[in-house]
Amino acid sequence: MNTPVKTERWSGKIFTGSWVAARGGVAPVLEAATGAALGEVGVASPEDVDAAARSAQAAQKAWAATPFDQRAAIVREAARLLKERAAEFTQWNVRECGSIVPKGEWEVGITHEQMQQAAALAGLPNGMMFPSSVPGRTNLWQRVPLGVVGVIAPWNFPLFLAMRSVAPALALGNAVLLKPDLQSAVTGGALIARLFEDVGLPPGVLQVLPGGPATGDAVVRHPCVNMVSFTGSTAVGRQIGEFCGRALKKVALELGGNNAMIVLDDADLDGASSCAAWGGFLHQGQICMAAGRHLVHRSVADAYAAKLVERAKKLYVGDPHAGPAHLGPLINDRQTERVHRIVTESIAAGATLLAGGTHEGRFYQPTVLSNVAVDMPAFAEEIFGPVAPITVFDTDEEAVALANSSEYGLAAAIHSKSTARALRMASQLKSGMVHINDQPVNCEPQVPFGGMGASGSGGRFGGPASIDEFTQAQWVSVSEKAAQYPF
Ligand SMILES: NC(=O)C1=CN([C@@H]2O[C@H](COP(=O)(O)OP(=O)(O)OC[C@H]3O[C@@H](n4cnc5c(N)ncnc54)[C@H](O)[C@@H]3O)[C@@H](O)[C@H]2O)C=CC1
Ligand SMILES: O=Cc1ccc(S(=O)(=O)O)cc1
Repeated sequence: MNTPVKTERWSGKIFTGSWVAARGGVAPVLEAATGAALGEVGVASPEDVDAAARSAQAAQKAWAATPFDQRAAIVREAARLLKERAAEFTQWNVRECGSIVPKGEWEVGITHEQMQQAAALAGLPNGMMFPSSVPGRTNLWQRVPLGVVGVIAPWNFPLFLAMRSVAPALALGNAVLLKPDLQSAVTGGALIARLFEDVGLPPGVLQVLPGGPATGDAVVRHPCVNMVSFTGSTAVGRQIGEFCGRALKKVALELGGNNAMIVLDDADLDGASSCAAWGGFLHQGQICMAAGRHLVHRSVADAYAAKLVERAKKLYVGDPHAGPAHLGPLINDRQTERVHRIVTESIAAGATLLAGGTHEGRFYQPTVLSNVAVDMPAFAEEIFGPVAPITVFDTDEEAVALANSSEYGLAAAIHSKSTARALRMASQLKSGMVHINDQPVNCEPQVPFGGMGASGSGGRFGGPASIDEFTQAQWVSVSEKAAQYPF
């Protein structure tokens, strides 16, 4: 793939059950590392969204009535095809999103696993029976589909973060409008549409509508869209949440994080520094669960910093399409400028630069900062770059207070040789996910995933939680004969 792709069926199109020209025109597909044009996708206009939402609403009725095993079989077959096409997905993930090859391969693997589990949801018990105080009456309480689910996905893990909503929503009988980010519209959009097209999903049940904020906004506001599942920034999530609150529309928001990696005085520092490098620098730190604040006991802070610096300096940053690299490019120039601003402002405010702090274009060196205080941007802001800011503490209580001082509450890690001490601390953290003797970037699709505070709206993805997210409850009572009332 060295010349722009024009021959693919998705080229310059959107997917509405077939590939059609978009009224919003086309957008280039750009290589994150070089800026080279790789192809083009269609941009869905608000009129396209309107037509898609209406046809999705119509298609959903027959899809919900399709026997559960047939719905599950389609999702399972799409998962099988994903595995067959793993190399193609990974290649696009590398070029379009700046992922290193192992990250792209890992994303295919976890998405495959997640799709298998989503397919299985369709066959789980879908309700309960409750006793009735009325003689001769039976109370059924059942989960039914929502209708049309709008999925708005980001560019950092575009395949997985789209599919963790798309697959369970489809398996449970909903239609889906997927709006990928334009920076990942092939990996997280066109290739997903093609998977489901090729396994025979009925037309209209999944539609893929690439675009920017205007397209996303049209999906959120459309009256035929019954639920919005959004993964992205807290700023945009708040806007979507506000609208959905007013419109009384179900919404799932998975937002940012500024995740604490806490290292206690009795930690294994070799293990902790390995976790820190992985959790801080993987995918250039562009992960909401990334270790964004390293809170380290004063007595081990110098040793921890030295070990982390040693690891950081061994990492190779380069174009992952050109050859093996540990870190690829940041997604765009705006994000690069933002990361560098946070680093330089923090140094100007008194932080010590121990490694990195420089970049060539979008290639940012893994960076370690010590003496980071709570009022510096490197502590206070979600960086979304390969930066490890270290802040010291003296007591467990202080560590908990520092960790909880962020409005976010997505993920955290605690390193200690005492499981009891770490568990005690975990229960005091305002964090949706806590990993003891590991790092915060963890995801197992069978375990409900999600954040507290400004990291989300409280819903969870994965395992049985996906049933709660992508269905709604209905009470049906059945009486043996017509009830008689006083009038
Ligand atoms: N939770 C996560 O996985 C992610 C979090 N982020 C955070 O967001 C920051 C900025 O990244 P962006 O790509 O600008 O995130 P973003 O929140 O602007 O974009 C995420 C998705 O929302 C769509 N979108 C943007 N504005 C919208 C609107 N008004 N209505 C509906 N949809 C809209 C985008 O097109 C994209 O598909 C990052 O620095 C990071 O802090 C970014 C990507 C993923
Ligand atoms: O496991 C994959 C995964 C899950 C979530 C995120 S993010 O925190 O939303 O960035 C990334 C990858």
